[in-house]
Amino acid sequence: MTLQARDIAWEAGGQPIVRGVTLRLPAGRFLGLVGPNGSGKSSLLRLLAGLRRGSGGAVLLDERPMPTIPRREVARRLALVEQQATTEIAMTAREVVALGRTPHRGAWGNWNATDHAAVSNALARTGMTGRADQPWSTLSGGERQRIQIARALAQEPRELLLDEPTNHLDIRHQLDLLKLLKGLGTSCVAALHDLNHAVAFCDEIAVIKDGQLVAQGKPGNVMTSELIRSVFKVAATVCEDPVSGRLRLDVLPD
Ligand SMILES: Nc1ncnc2c1ncn2[C@@H]1O[C@H](COP(=O)(O)OP(=O)(O)OP(=O)(O)O)[C@@H](O)[C@H]1O
Repeated sequence: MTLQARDIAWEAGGQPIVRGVTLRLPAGRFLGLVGPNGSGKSSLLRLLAGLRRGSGGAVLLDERPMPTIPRREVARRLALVEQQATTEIAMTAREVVALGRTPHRGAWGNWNATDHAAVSNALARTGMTGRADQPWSTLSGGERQRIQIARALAQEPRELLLDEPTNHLDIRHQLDLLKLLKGLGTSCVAALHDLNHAVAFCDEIAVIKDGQLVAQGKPGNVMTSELIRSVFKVAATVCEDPVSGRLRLDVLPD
């Protein structure tokens, strides 16, 4: 067990947004977080990352309450890739990825071979080596997304949290990213809107509706037609694809 939420709650503007969620991130596995717009996925990810304090319940990292763990220790092992910010920064793509090494270096720490290798490796894994020296401001939306993911990989986290990481990516890069996340061996949780991607790639799925966790478990057990109808308000079938052997979800026309 690495990261878990126990009965976590969070309110904003006097409204409950996350309501008593108990969720565990299985060690070394890929957990998909799905739910309709506004159901609380981003809010929950920020709580899990320790960026926000809940109004009730607790977030635990290796059974330790998050607020009791030194910020630097959290930064060394946990990375969050949020939905893209539009900030213009005067840095190259490589310099943005290098920011991922900050928690591993002392205040005046020099770059060492491990830092260089982590940055190069992260650029290679996201297919961004060829863009490394390009200014951030000139990168396309999909390239920026991949650089933000590379920054998180350069951090070499044990827990990786991503908010809609496939946004802005074309279909080839979406599949490459999902395969990468599945194969990382890092405990990984990603908010995903594409339910087909979630059932095909995730080891487990957590479903959130109106700020509450309604199910968590293996995709085939969780993503039933009944659950999809009740949470997403669409009729769908879920079956094993005879060619790929992966689960496939078909949304039926109204
Ligand atoms: N700071 C805030 N103040 C008031 N309301 C907020 C605040 N942050 C989030 N909310 C509200 O909480 C709800 C959940 O938002 P959140 O971004 O967590 O949902 P989400 O599931 O990630 O949505 P989406 O799929 O659309 O990205 C939304 O209704 C949102 O408007």
